[in-house]
Amino acid sequence: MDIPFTQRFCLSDNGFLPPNLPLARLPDPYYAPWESVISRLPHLLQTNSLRNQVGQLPNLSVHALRSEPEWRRAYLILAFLTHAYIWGEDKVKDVLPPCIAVPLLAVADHLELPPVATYAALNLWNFTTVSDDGTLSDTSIPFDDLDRLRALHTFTDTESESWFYIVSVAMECRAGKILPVLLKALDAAAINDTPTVTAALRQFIPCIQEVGHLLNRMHERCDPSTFFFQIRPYLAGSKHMAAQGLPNGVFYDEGDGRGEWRQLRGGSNGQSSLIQFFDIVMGVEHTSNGCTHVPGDDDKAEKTEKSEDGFHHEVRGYMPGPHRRFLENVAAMPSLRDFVMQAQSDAPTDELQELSAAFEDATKALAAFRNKHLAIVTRYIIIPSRQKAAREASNASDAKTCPLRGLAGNPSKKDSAELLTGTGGTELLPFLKHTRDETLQAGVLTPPASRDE
Ligand code: HEM
Repeated sequence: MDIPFTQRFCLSDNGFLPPNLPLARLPDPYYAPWESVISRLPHLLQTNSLRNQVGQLPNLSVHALRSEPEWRRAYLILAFLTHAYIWGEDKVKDVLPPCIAVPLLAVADHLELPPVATYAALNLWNFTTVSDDGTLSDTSIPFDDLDRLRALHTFTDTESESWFYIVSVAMECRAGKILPVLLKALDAAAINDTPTVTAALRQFIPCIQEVGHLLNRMHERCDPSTFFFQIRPYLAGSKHMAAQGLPNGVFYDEGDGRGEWRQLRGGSNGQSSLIQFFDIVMGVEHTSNGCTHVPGDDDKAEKTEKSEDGFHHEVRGYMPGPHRRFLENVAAMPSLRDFVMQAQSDAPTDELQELSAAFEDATKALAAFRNKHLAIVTRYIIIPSRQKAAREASNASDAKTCPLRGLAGNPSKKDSAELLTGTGGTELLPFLKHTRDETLQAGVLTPPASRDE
């Protein structure tokens, strides 16, 4: 696999991150009004004046965006403003005004992304580096030096939020080094070069362990309560959000009577191309659609659907176009699992045994990464959501003495179960356990015994 192959899909030495630091400001003064609002975003949100400021924005067009980094920065700004506008004050807003909707639709179209805050806006293109003396944008600092990364923008101006975004940046960068190794392994598999495939799998294991170590560092500076109660509400999308006041999604008002209702997932690390790349190379198949089910309707909860309808397939639509096409290209090649299974049918040799052992260990390492992620989700979502449900239940029982509050106050079983969904509306723990088990399943190399035997 040659270097231009990865460049064609906008990959860099940093993997799915850009080769250089994302722009911290749009250079053309024409965009000063956008820069002015985004630079004050947390303050405007704290003072409930963001919608008022957006109301004063001129209708700017995208004609003055010149380079890809500029398009990305424009997307980041408008995606942040969109979520701030929708969720930023007590009452949710279901109409996005033309001054945001029109340019956002144009930049999203250019980048082949949906017009919402995706992982690309929040993480991939939203960071800078800080040197020891406090200088920003120090280009000598590698993007996996977590202690010297900062998010360019947050909703809350909290360290927790910045850390939440940049942990992913460091992980993407650290794993970027293994991308060419795995691509070479796919090439090697095509010409039956078993030692190269085995060596690549052996290299993959410490890499995914290091990435898991970075993921575990989430606990250092991202506080679970701050994440759950302050940050996460801003990341919510407009899909499955009827209970939160968006029964039809959000209307993107394009002015002059034009516009469209849209229902889109919120921003999620699940939109990272990296883990999907590992799955594709390893031949891990995901079948779960992770959909929210109506509590009590357990048949639907158990039901899994074909991967084309599933979560992993759907979120590819939330990745930048070139990254999505990269995954599609890699998925069109036989996976390393296909190669290992094929090799199983040959006479066993030491070389083949080493290959199988390396493959099994690699899938176990990927499953171990998913276990770490499960622990994170439990700490950052499941536990705080249960605390919230318990608090609401106790408020509701207090309210029984008050006939008026009692009418609306009792959180139903449905309400508390819905708290345990992802930002994109996925039913969390069963879904994440399923993805972990599917990873382990890929490492089971014995063909299923025939029924006749
Ligand atoms: C506080 C930190 C984190 C929380 C609370 C969290 C939460 C979640 C949630 C709720 C989902 C379900 C899908 C959805 O609703 O969109 C999910 C999926 C996922 N997350 Fe995270 N996440 C965190 C950090 C990360 C990081 C840093 C990564 C690495 C890039 C990551 C990778 C994934 C992946 C790949 C999925 C898809 C499921 C899978 O393939 O196993 N997450 N996460």
